Amino acid sequence: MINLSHELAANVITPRNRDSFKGTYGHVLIVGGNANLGGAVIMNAQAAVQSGAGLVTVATDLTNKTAIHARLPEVMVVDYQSDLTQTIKKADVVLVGSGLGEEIGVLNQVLAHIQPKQTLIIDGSALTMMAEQNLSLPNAKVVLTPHQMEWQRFGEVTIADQAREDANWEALINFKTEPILVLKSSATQVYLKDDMYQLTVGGPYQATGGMGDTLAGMVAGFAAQFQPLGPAVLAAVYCHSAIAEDLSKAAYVTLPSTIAAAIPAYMQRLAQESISKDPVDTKQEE
Ligand SMILES: NC(=O)C1=CN([C@@H]2O[C@H](COP(=O)(O)OP(=O)(O)OC[C@H]3O[C@@H](n4cnc5c(N)ncnc54)[C@H](O)[C@@H]3O)[C@@H](O)[C@H]2O)[C@@H](O)CC1
Ligand SMILES: Nc1ncnc2c1ncn2[C@@H]1O[C@H](COP(=O)(O)OP(=O)(O)O)[C@@H](O)[C@H]1O
Ligand SMILES: [Mg+2]
Repeated sequence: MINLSHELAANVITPRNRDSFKGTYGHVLIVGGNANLGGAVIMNAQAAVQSGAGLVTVATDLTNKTAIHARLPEVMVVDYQSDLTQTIKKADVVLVGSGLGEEIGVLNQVLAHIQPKQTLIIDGSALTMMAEQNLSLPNAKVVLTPHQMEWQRFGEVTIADQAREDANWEALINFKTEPILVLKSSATQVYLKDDMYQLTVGGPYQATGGMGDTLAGMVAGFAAQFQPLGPAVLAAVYCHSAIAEDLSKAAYVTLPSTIAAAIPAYMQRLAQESISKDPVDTKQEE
């Protein structure tokens, strides 16, 4: 077990290359938000944009289009019922499931068209539908972001057993494509290759709807611009809760949109640290 540390995130978030453009920082496609749950994709997208993804497209129920554009002019919007296949082709990272409800046809399109070189983050309703329909993971670089109930449904590990690292590894071995697992709770764990990483920042001020949608958007934004994928996911998980912990010094609850708004300043602090630090120091624990 390894603690998710500030150093680990600072090693991922380095200053940007002057000679770069939006294409350098990846194209995120967010697929979710049925007619009642459009807020979920707004929170995904706000987090992905504020994390620095080069381009962000939302494929959603079209009733959400005006609200998304009003909140996030940086984001492109397409109809998930008609424009999904060609939009998936243009993406580096696809995030599916937040607020998707029971739109199984949309989920099936994503699973059928995702390519092995693409990163696929599977969240929320997508995990619940995959469990109900017994769907397999596609051949892609997969990141799963379940909360405890979603992991009980999809990984078939009871919430009580999820405290046991070996029970979660046993469930992960059944998946052929070696997904990264972000198992969210008040003590979030990340399973990556042969290691389990434990989150030690964050707290109950985060217990509000949309907090996971924001995390999923951050994971997508970080995965789009920082390679390799594993450390990018770890850095996103750490920063999401570290920002919340910072905000909680002056706030009883830390709203998802407030966390998202604080991402660029937090990332800039980490990027500045990564230049001022001696390379030997960055390897030491906090
Ligand atoms: N504004 C929005 O549009 C929002 C949309 N949301 C979307 O709504 C869909 C349904 O998600 P829900 O998670 O609400 O519903 P679920 O039915 O998937 O999960 C909630 C159930 O899990 C149980 N549970 C046990 N341990 C838990 C844990 N550690 N964290 C959370 N729940 C735990 C709860 O008691 C509850 O019975 C998802 O697609 C999600 O992305 C939510 O994010 C809320 C906000
Ligand atoms: N008591 C808590 N302490 C720390 N983190 C918490 C706590 N409660 C919730 N969280 C975090 O909030 C997020 C909730 O995710 P999720 O349930 O998927 O939210 P939603 O689907 O509403 O967006 C996770 O990242 C989880 O770790
Ligand atoms: Mg969720």
